[in-house]
Amino acid sequence: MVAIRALTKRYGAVTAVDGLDLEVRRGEVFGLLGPNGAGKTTTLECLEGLRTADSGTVLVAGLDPRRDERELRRHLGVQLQSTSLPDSIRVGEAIRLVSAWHRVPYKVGLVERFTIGALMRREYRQLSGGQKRLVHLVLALVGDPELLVLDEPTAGLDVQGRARLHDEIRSISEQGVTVLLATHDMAEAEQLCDRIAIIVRGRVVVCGTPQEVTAAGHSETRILLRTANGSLLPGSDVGAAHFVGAENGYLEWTSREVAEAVTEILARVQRAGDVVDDLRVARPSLEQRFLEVVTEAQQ
Ligand SMILES: Nc1ncnc2c1ncn2[C@@H]1O[C@H](COP(=O)(O)OP(=O)(O)OP(=O)(O)O)[C@@H](O)[C@H]1O
Repeated sequence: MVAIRALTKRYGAVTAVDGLDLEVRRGEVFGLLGPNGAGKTTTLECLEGLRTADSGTVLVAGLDPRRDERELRRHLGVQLQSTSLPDSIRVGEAIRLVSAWHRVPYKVGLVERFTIGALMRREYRQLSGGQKRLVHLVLALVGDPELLVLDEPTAGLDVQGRARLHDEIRSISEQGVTVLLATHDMAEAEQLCDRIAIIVRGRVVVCGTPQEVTAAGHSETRILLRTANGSLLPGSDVGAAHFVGAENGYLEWTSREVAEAVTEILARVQRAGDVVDDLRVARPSLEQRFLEVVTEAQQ
């Protein structure tokens, strides 16, 4: 759906995107992660046709966003920034306007599906942050896009608003729409994305499923155990589990072979005639891996 090769974009002396390669497959939810100023928005703007690359190629559904702008309109749905709509425009007017721009009829079904009927006569400025995001999503879907591009879709939303938007994005994806989103929210990337790319200084430094990216890190899984009788003496490695320490009644190990390590620990507990009181397995998080990757790439 998206093929970007050696994309470079400069703003004066600043190289925002520096030879970036990226491929987004049809039907997937793809997440762009990266620190502030890494070049995520610039990359999205190049594929939306809003910016011209200095070099490299960008293809969206086989089209060049600058050359084939009109044709691309039929394939692409872009979520507006909050400053893109005039304050006094009514939600219904905005939907009509965007429908006319796409040359498609006003879609009552879309309004019903997102249950925003009550907002139709409200002015944009009267909407809450969550309502604005929802309206932006509806506007991005008006043209029935094959590719939906979202830049930080849930930034600043409360837990409920974020969960609602996640559900909507999942259901959009289930209907076959490819979703490309930029986010700073690691949990969002883990929960929503089939694949992610971490961008640092205008380049993709890591790409894969969230599980692959996390598993490739240096961190090991933590295993914490509390038993009824405290039968396992502190200080011992158990099979594939490396003993770390004891705290608040818990023994802690780290391991890369989690299933093997836990099985061995539980077998020891049983042999000692003890009973498991609590067992916690904390896998390395995407956030930990993200920090590792960004720190390494910035050195
Ligand atoms: N219009 C512009 N004029 C000049 N420099 C810009 C412009 N837009 C972005 N930049 C610079 O380009 C670099 C990349 O910015 P970009 O907005 O693409 O990053 P980002 O990854 O989206 O960042 P954030 O996570 O903070 O939104 C930054 O150094 C930024 O200051």
